[in-house]
Amino acid sequence: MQDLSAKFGSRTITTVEADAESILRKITPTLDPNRHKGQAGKVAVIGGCREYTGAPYFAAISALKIGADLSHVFCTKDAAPIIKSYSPELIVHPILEESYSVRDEEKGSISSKVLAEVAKWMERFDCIVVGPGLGRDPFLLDCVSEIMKLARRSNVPIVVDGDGLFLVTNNLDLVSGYPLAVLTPNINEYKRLVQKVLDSEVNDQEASEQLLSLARGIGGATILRKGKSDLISDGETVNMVSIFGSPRRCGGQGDILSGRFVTTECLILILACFLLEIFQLNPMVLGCIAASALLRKAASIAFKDKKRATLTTDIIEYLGRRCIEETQCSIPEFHSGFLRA
Ligand SMILES: NC(=O)C1=CN([C@@H]2O[C@H](COP(=O)(O)OP(=O)(O)OC[C@H]3O[C@@H](n4cnc5c(N)ncnc54)[C@H](O)[C@@H]3O)[C@@H](O)[C@H]2O)[C@@H](O)CC1
Ligand SMILES: Nc1ncnc2c1ncn2[C@@H]1O[C@H](COP(=O)(O)OP(=O)(O)OP(=O)(O)O)[C@@H](O)[C@H]1O
Ligand SMILES: [Mg+2]
Repeated sequence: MQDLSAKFGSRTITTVEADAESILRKITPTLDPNRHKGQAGKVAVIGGCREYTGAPYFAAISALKIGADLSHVFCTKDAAPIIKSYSPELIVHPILEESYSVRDEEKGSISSKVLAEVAKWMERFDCIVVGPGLGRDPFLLDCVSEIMKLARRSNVPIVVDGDGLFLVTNNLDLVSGYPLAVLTPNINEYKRLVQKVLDSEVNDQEASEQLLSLARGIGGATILRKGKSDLISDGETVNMVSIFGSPRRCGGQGDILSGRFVTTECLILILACFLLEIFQLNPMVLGCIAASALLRKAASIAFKDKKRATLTTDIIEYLGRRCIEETQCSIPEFHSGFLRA
C-alpha cells in the first residue's frame, strides 16, 4: 500500500491507496428477482450538443451497462437523433437550446420551458451527470445552471464533468456547500479549478494537500482528480486509486467514469448507512473509488485484448461483464436474499 503523508495546517493528511477492490465487492449488488424496473437506478445525463454526441452517449450507456435500469439524456435538438441512433436503450430528450437557434426576446420563455421539461422528471432520478459533451454556449449553460439548482433543491446527487466543470468553475455557488456534488476534473479542468479557487498553479509535489485545499475551498463537494493515479477528496480525507488501467488515452474514458459513477452512486446511497459503519467514509468518496477502480479494470481488460487499437467503445464492452464478475464475492450479510447474476 502506497502511503503519502502531507502536512495540512497542524494536521497530517495521509493519502492511502484505497482498498478499491474490496469496496467494489461490498457495494456491487446482486440481481434480485423481487425488484422492479428502476430500483437499481434511474439516471440522467445533461449533455450533448452540435459538436459532441459521443460523450453523453458514453456516460449514459455506461450507467446502463453497470446495472442501472433507466438512463436518460437531456441534450440539444441537433444532438438528439444522433444519440438515439447510437442506442435504442437510452431515453433521449431533445430539449436544450443553444444561442444560435434562439432570438433574444425568446430566451426567458425558452429557459422556463427547458426547466419545466426537466422538472417533470427530476424527482425520479437517483442522480444526474452534468456536462459530458455539453458545449460552452452561454445561453445553454444558463439553462443548465437552473437545472443544477433544481437538482439541489430536490436533493438529487450531481456529478459534474466536462463542460459542466467549465460552468461550475465560473459559478462555484452551484456546488459549494452541496455534499451530494462530485466533480471529476481531468488535467485541464483541474488546472482551471485550482486557478479559480486557490489562485495558484497546480502543484504535483504537494498534490494531496492541494486537492484537500481545493475541496475545502469549494466547500462540501467531493473531487475526483483524474490522472495517472486518481485522487479523491471531500476536504476531510484523500484517497488514491492507482490500479493498473490502460496506456491508451483515447477520448471518452472520462465520460465512462462519470456515467459509471452514477450507478455506483445510487447503490451506495441505498446502502449508505450500512456502508458508513463499515468504511467510515463519505458515500460520495466511496462512489468515486468504486467508479475509478471499475474503469481502470475494464480499461486494462480491453487493452489486453485490443492493444493500441483500444477505443472507449471497447472499454464499455467490459463494463459489468468480466469486470464486475471478477470482483464479486459473497458477503452474506450484504447480499442475503439476493440472487447473484
Ligand atoms: N466523443 C465525444 O463526444 C467526446 C466529447 N468530449 C467532450 O468534449 C468537451 C471538452 O472536453 P475536453 O476534455 O476536451 O476539455 P478541455 O478543457 O481539455 O478543452 C477542450 C477544448 O476547449 C478549448 N478551451 C479550453 N478552455 C476554453 C475556454 N475557456 N473557452 C472556450 N474554449 C476553451 C481547448 O482549447 C480545447 O480545444 C467536454 O464536454 C467533453 O465531455 C470528451 O469527453 C471527449 C469525447
Ligand atoms: N496517465 C494515465 N495513466 C493511467 N490512467 C489514466 C491516466 N490518465 C487518466 N487515466 C484514467 O483514465 C480515466 C479518464 O481520465 P482522463 O484524464 O482521460 O479524463 P477526460 O480527459 O475527462 O476524458 P474524456 O476524453 O472522456 O473527457 C481516469 O479515471 C483515469 O483513471
Ligand atoms: Mg472529460
